[in-house]
Amino acid sequence: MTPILSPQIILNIANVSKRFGGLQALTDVNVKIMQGQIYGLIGPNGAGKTTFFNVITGLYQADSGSFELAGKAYSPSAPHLVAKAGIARTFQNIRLFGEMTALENVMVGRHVRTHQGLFGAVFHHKAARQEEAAIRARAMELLDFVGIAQFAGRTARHLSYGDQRRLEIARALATDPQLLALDEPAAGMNATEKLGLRELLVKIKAEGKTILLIEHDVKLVMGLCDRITVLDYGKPIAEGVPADVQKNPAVIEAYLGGSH
Ligand SMILES: Nc1ncnc2c1ncn2[C@@H]1O[C@H](COP(=O)(O)OP(=O)(O)OP(=O)(O)O)[C@@H](O)[C@H]1O
Repeated sequence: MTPILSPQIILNIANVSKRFGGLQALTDVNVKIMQGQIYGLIGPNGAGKTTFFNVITGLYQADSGSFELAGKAYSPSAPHLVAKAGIARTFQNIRLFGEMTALENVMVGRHVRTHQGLFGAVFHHKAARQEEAAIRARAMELLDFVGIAQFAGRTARHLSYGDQRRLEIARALATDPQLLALDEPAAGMNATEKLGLRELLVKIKAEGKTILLIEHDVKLVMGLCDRITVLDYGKPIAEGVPADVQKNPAVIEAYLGGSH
């Protein structure tokens, strides 16, 4: 008989707090994300969503809290160590290497997981060449997966906005993350691009990947996420499945109450 395995907890964040001077940006935030979920983090402007992202990915140091990725404690002390531990992220404002090609951008992401690292790649050590070919092939696969293989040789800054977002996601996927953390991926997208993004996220989930999503587009979040945490003034005010969160009076008040 095959044992029934309970799904693994990919991200387990407990009691995270962060203060900026006199401003308590996060207060005792807990987030538990299971393998294969799309998990949404929403809240009005200034609620602390980006701060939470920055804390779990090592850009800001938390004042307190515990951090576990796939069952192992990790210390979000520096972004490159967090990437190595297995969290890949994208940014609210796209951060690509604009003068590099789409393919090169993804290859850079892949180097997080290789033996030679960027140094070997840049200086073309003999030992690096074979690995380089594998990295290139994998990067091409990922460009194809996100739907922009035809633009592999185009410089990133010459891609359309929607395709730049896809490229960022491909670059993040290139690190083989345990968790893909997307900071407002639909920001600035038109309706067609949003539809395309939605399809892409469903496709990534179908591959068994786990996604943490910050998003302002509540409709997109409600339709896509398995579970959601709502922050307001840095505090979690609701957690649960979209249908319940949507009906929660505290959530309705936070969004419509005019306090923001
Ligand atoms: N580096 C910082 N220094 C001081 N205050 C900060 C810093 N970063 C964020 N804040 C403050 O912390 C609070 C939470 O900001 P944060 O950007 O995390 O919110 P958010 O939910 O991501 O908002 P938005 O939806 O507008 O992006 C805000 O009051 C913001 O002004």
